[in-house]
Amino acid sequence: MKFAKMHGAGNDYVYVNCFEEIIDDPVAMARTVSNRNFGIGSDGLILILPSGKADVRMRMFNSDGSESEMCGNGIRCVAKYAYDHGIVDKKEITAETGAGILTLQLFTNPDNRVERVRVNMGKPRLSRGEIPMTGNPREQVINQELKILDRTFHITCVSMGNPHCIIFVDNVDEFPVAKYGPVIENLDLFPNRTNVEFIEIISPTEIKQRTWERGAGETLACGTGSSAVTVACVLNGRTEHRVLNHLLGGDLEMEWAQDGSVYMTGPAVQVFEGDFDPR
Ligand SMILES: N[C@@H](CCC[C@H](N)C(=O)O)C(=O)O
Repeated sequence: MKFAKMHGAGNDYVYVNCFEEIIDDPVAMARTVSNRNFGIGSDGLILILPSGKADVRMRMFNSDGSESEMCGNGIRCVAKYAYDHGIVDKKEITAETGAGILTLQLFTNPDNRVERVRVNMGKPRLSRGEIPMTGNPREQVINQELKILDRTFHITCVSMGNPHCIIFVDNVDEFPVAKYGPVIENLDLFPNRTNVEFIEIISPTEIKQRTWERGAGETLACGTGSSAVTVACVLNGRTEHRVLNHLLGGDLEMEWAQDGSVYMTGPAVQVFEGDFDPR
């Protein structure tokens, strides 16, 4: 199986061009390739597929094999792969995802390789029913108390096609993400589990994020998470609509725009290509 190893702000995946390759069991393949000791090593597996509705289609699998509706850092790398490998030959493309069809704008370097991508991540979904969360399906969860283990947090929950639970903390560098992240991920409150974002506000235009990802653990960045966080920051009166988000693996430029959509701009990097033959 030919693959490319790519990352967006350090959120790394194995990408397979399914215009050419066939993967019979992507769940098992995601677990195998993601293993950092016995596989290629990644946060998961992303398939780049033909689409009847858009220029390309993305399917993404976390390192535990679970499939997610959407991956923000992944979709930027899908766009880079598609342009750099000649699947598309234009700089504004569409991509079909589990969260709908998204539009992406590609920015190239002097060698005509994609370096940065701006993605219209779509409109946030705020009701419990859409996230999904248990309770009244029409209610929104903004700054609601959540008691777990030895702490009381205030959570805001947003879906960007996939679920996110956002918590503001004073010092994100020192926050024990691995202690609280998995407990929140697996609460009965979230029937499909959830991603968990821990956020420190630096100023009305700058924030810092660490992420506990559903199905993958702590990662260096999360694009859908960053989009959900941008919305949560505004809803809680913490920032303006446009913020620079510093994640462990790099920065993302975020905007919750007047048209109701969230826009994310960030890097897309190919690290290497290879052949995988698990014998
Ligand atoms: N890292 C991704 C999100 C990947 C999927 C997530 N773990 C989930 O299960 O929803 C991003 O950049 O958005």
